[in-house]
Amino acid sequence: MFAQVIVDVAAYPVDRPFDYRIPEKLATVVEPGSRVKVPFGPRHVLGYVVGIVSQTDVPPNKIRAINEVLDLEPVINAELLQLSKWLKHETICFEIDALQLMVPSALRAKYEKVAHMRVERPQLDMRLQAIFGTKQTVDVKQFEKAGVLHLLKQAVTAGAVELENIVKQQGKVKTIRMVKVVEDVACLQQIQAHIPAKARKQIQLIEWLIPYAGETLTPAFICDEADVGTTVLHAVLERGAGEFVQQEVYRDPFTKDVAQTTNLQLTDEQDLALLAIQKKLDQQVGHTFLLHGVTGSGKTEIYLQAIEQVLAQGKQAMMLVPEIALTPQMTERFRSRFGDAVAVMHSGLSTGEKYDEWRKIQNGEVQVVVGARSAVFVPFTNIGLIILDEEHESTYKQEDSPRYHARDVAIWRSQYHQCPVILGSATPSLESYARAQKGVYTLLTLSERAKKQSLPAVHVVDLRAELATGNRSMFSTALVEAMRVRLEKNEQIVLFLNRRGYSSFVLCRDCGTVVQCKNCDISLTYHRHQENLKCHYCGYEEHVPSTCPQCTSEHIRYFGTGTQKVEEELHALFPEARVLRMDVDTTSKKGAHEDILEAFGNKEANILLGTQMIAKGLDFPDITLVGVLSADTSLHLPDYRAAEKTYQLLTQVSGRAGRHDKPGQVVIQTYTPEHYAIELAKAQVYAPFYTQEMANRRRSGHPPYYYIALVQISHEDVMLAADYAQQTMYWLQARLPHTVQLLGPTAASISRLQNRYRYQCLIKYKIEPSLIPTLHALISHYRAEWIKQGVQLTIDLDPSMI
Ligand SMILES: Nc1ncnc2c1ncn2[C@@H]1O[C@H](COP(=O)(O)OP(=O)(O)OP(=O)(O)O)[C@@H](O)[C@H]1O
Ligand SMILES: [Zn+2]
Ligand SMILES: [Zn+2]
Repeated sequence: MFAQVIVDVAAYPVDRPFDYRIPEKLATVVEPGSRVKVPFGPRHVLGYVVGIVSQTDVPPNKIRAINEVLDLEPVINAELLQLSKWLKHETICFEIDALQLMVPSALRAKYEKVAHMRVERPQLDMRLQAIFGTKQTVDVKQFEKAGVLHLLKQAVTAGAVELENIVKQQGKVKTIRMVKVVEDVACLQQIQAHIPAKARKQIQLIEWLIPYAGETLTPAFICDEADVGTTVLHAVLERGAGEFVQQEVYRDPFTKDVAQTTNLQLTDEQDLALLAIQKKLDQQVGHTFLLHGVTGSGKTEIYLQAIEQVLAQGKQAMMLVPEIALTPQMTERFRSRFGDAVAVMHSGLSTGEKYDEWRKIQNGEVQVVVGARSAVFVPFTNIGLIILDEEHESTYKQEDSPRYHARDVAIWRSQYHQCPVILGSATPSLESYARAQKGVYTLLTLSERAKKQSLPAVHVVDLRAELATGNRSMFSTALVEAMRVRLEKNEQIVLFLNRRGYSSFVLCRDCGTVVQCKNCDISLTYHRHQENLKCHYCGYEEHVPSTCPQCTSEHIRYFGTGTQKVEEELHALFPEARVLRMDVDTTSKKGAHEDILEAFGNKEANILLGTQMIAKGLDFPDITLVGVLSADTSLHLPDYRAAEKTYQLLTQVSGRAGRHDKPGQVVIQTYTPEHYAIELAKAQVYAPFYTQEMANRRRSGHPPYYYIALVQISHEDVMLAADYAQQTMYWLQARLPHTVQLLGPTAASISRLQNRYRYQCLIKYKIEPSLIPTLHALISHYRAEWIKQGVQLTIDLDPSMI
């Protein structure tokens, strides 16, 4: 028998299965989905078995055998093997990269280079001898640390030392030492009879152990409860009353206990939505719902009650949330309802914790997973429901290969398992809402907040007018006044600094104008070095104007502020206010998010100042004011989704105010109050925004009317990068039908990254079955030459940022 193995080497020439002979003794162990160690060229690498066949084209004298199987049970099941094939095809990635998504990082290969001594010790250089010590084999890192790599290399050339790559089996299972008491009570009694009377404590311990015959207990428990010391325990075990055993345990990612909660009485709207979902749960069909509920409408309660039914059917449920900022509050709500049936999966966990959560899922010990994007791949085998909360969030799209969208994967799995998917949001993505309009998804609507509270009152402050009155600070008079009132009443304030991505633009502070591309409907990006403005869609560029093209003001300049600067100004304004800052700087430490939110929840601060991280998910009763320092930043991103993202952000962050009993207020500061995204976020209505934005997309030929694919070429040499991008463009032009539009090549929005120049071509198309095959063909046509020339290519179908 032969195993088809995808090896752990991400490169085009090896992106296919290789055949290996399965040695006799492993015949029953190797299965599709097993990890194996195989020889590959001169090395050993890890690989995944993707198939077992009885014949191979590899000649008998060439075929090599599997060295080792790393798992007794396959780590990737049949469904996930099929899913990785689909990902490879749809997202155009290496199969190995797709397979790696299916296992926790602890099970991915780690390689270690070791040096073997091949001669008698005295024949080696003294310094090498010192490092080998008494050992024959030593990690190469030791030589590196000692600064003698050059000596090691000489020894290797001379044949005195041999180097080897070792595949490290990671995924350490945590064990603890336990005591297993013998099963036979008579045996215990016999031991007791033989203990000398003066060893009173030992007799006492045996007495205590008798009711526990056959059980496994922790040493601490025994010593505490039986009131004996460890020496007594050891003595009794020596006499044969039991033995020490190692028992596997899970690392516990939960630091707090949570109180149990029960179902809330649903509102009529919640009830209707839940009924529709329950109907599909009963029918057991793959079906997608879009749950559009205003902020604070109680979407989570619907998720919880739907999951309850899934569990009652004996099935499993997946709850995806966009990022870790959301997870602590969210997991708590889930654990308070489903207790130990819940596993969590997010980037805040250690490798070991992630591995343990994954094993609980693999072993069928939990039925609910709450997790970020990658949790969409958990190895549940009987899925009853998949939920994507905040479905519009761009973090659901992975930016590196495999460039998948969790929504697509969720829907694929729902088809496989014939179960419903719920996409939930207060501000659905245009794509999803359009699908719901067409009837591809079923739309469920919650138009009111759960406790019938009104949505907060929103005030828009025109920063141009503010400037005209001589106020040059980041805080408008209205915002300062609103904050003063909250601080007096000891209510809480959320201040949101809208900073997204790396982009910057040039804005006129008098009239709010941001220079746009003449060809595309997007803002031009400011490049400090050349002092010019560029369009990353079509390549148009111009010099930074010295006066505003609209109003001829000279107050036209680069725009952007950091949270730190805001904090300083805040202290100057309100020296007595306690401020918590939440941004990338203050949250880099593990658990920092959680700590900041907890402190704010405990009212240890009056003001929470932060970036995108604080826009969603917060549910605190005392937040009555939300201030948006500048709505413009995201509005002028060089991105066709800029207006949509701004609308979503403003609506989400506004939704943090007044969720409970106290009414909320929102102050949005902007240089462009007349922009529809801001006006409609102020009005807090979705449908008009959708209509207007769809009209714009149709006019400018952007998604969801067209699909977009992005082909990026990079090289250290700027001319070569441009040349190859041009070549790629010609090649595609010659093969794709005329209905497909090709734009570019242009410099990418980050035109140079890690010393590589990046050029891109944009492909716009309707439905084009030939596109993916053509892109695959492009790769096979050029790959040999590209590898030789050091060209790198990435393809992103449906890029979230261009
Ligand atoms: N039927 C109900 N009766 C009473 N309170 C409810 C009900 N449903 C939800 N709530 C409460 O209303 C508040 C808002 O609910 P939830 O956080 O689920 O809203 P959401 O729709 O997810 O909001 P967002 O999109 O803004 O995060 C919560 O405090 C929740 O406990
Ligand atoms: Zn102007
Ligand atoms: Zn343009």
